[in-house]
Amino acid sequence: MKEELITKAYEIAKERYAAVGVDVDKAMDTLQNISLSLHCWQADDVAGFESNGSLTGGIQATGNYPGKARNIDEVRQDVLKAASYLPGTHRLNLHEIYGDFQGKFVDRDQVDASYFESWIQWAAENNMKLDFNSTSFSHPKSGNLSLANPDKAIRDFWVEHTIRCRAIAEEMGKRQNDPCIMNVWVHDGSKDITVNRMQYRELLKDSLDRIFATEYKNMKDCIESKVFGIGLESYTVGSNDFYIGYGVNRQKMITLDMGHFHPTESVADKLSSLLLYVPEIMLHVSRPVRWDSDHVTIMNDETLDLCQEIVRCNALDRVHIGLDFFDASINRIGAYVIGARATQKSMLRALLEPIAKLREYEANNQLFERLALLEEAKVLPWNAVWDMFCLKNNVPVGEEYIADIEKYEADVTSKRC
Ligand SMILES: C[C@H](O)[C@H](O)[C@@H](O)C(=O)CO
Ligand SMILES: [Mn+2]
Repeated sequence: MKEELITKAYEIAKERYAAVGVDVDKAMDTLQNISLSLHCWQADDVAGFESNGSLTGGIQATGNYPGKARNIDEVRQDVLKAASYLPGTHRLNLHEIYGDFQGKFVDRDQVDASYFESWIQWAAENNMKLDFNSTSFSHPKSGNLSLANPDKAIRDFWVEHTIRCRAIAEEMGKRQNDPCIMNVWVHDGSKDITVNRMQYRELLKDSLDRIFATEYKNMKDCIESKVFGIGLESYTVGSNDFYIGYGVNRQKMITLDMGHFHPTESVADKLSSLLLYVPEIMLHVSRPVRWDSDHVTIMNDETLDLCQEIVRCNALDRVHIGLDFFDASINRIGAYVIGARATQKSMLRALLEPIAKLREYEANNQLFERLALLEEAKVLPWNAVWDMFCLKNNVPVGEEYIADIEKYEADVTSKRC
């Protein structure tokens, strides 16, 4: 019966969209091939498996909701559980501190691909491809400066770490027969006024050049800027200008994190400019609330605008969509599912936009008509297409997953102490 209703609503939606020149089946086929890169760190509040030290580097996971994953098996179990509620096939984005260290302390300048062998196998078994991140935070040598540290020994330590991470990403990419995207984000900055802005940026540039000296075939680099970290409010070495300059000059992928810009800046607006100058873009889809708070992504204007711009720029093959939020105040599997499905819904809405008609109006200077259709497009029955997409993919339709996640909490995560 439910299936019948979903099908009926879908058929009506199909006709309605056809009237404005949109092919819903084509939109669903396109969405089927868009993989999100799920961030492993939502499962355990960015703790990782290295030590029990606290989270540093100007980032914070706030909240104390019970049941977070405590070890590699639990992270894997929770990620698979979350992925089971998502239509399509998705990737997993690992941070270096999530290596399979088997209880041994492996310092960051000693890590190698052997500590990720079980991840590579697990990912293949579960039809997930891997992405990767070096980790410069939550370590005794993190301090306020890592790759931009004037102390050569500390700087060399982090250069070595990041070089090793690239080799790990290369191995992941080779084994999965698809490039592993490796993100470099460092927290480097200053709490108070610095009189050495230039010096730190020169050092960061030099460190990056050393790190990227080796050319690889199976991994791709991306570099992520930020406005400021907590405790590092006055200056960020890796600012947006710094990384755009570096990325354009060295043809590296730029990572745009939605929480890493001034609150009134539009991240969506940046895509069309950057795509003219860098080969590809990585997104960290997030929801900043007043600051880079990493709230769970929802289908708000920012997420919709971003997805619309990817589609309007015809850049689905050049923009990679990663998630980056870590809310420790609600059920963590639920957080994954809400954020990932919100991103997919936004992408579907973008794919269903009557873009040909809108562009025709714009070309003819029919500006009332353009604005009217933009408004009316907001209430076209995209949700009927989404329900059909979920049904086809054999994942819960609508709010059905809520009870299921509650059950997983009762049976599994609530038993973790
Ligand atoms: C844990 C990640 O590296 C981190 O979220 C980074 O991508 C970031 O956005 C820091 O604010
Ligand atoms: Mn990020």
